[in-house]
Amino acid sequence: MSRSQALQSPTSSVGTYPGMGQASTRRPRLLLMGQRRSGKSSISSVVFHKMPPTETLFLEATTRIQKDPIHSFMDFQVWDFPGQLNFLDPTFDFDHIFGELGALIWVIDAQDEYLEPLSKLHSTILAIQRFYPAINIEVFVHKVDGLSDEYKLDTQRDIMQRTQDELSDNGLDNVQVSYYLTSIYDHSIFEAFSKVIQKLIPQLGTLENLLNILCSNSGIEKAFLFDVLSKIYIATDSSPVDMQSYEICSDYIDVIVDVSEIYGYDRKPQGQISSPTSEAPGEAQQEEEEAPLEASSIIRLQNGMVLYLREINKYLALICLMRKDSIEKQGLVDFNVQVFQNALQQVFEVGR
Ligand SMILES: Nc1nc2c(ncn2[C@@H]2O[C@H](COP(=O)(O)OP(=O)(O)OP(=O)(O)O)[C@@H](O)[C@H]2O)c(=O)[nH]1
Repeated sequence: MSRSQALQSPTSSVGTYPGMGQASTRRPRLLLMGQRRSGKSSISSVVFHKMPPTETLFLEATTRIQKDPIHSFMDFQVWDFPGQLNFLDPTFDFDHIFGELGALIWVIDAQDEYLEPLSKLHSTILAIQRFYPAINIEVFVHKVDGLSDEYKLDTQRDIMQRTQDELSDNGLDNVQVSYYLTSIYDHSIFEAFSKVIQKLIPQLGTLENLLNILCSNSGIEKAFLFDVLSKIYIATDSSPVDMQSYEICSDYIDVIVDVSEIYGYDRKPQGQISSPTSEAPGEAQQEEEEAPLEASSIIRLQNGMVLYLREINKYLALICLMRKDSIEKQGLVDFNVQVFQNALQQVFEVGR
């Protein structure tokens, strides 16, 4: 069984939020563009199809636009463009490519000569800005593994400066372009995608507020709402994200998925999220039979911290990092997480 299939089984048969399904009808589009061999198909395969990074060495060149529908907490599409394609050619249907709200992800190979790809990025921004100003422009300065920290930052700074100069020369000072240092060999590509996707979630502010409230009322130091399949986090509380916390939470998902693959069992699909409080024992038993509880797990780390995971629905998991004295009041944490889960459901129902 493939990893992605397995993800769907043990942790997944709890119902999705109806509102999330509705949001999916908009299907934002992520366009992966950049020079040949810059790593576009590798990024898409590693993030969305769980391909081990070393296997990307055997990927063949993309010859046609690859349209990849991603079904998750929010359905979206990833379009992988062949590097040699000149989509600025007037014969291309510009509206078909850029007409849908989403993000343009421009991948630049930091280990290669980048002036030409950069000038193509500039022409693309100039071409789309006038007609599609709502598209987020995201630049991945990619393949930064193996480069020294100093070189990475210099490259990013140079790319930013050149782009800013070009936009200013063309009177586009206000265009927002975001830059990320990425590699498929570490968590940076997931972190970058998390930020790209978050910008496309209309309810992001509310999700962050809910996570802030959860953290402050439960002694949680950091909380992430993860999309389990891709390991992208769709929201976090407003304390700063440090890479180490993100990595450990992301690795925790792998552990849970691996354990679930071995010891998990198929659960009946569930329309509603179950209530944790049942009064009579008979009632509790009946409820358990009808509606299985969400998966949860706690790991105590050697450094005195605790990792707490709770499955939120078919696609999402909440992962929290807290000190061990906070988990001594586990009943309180469980209760607050349940309240958070119910609030999340309401947020997406309102979105509908
Ligand atoms: N070192 C390193 N190599 C990478 C990284 N990402 C991709 N590669 C390698 O770059 C090469 C090209 O990757 P592809 O994903 O095929 O590139 P592409 O942009 O889709 O290429 P076209 O289909 O020709 O447009 C492969 O050998 C990958 O293993 C990375 O983060 N670091």
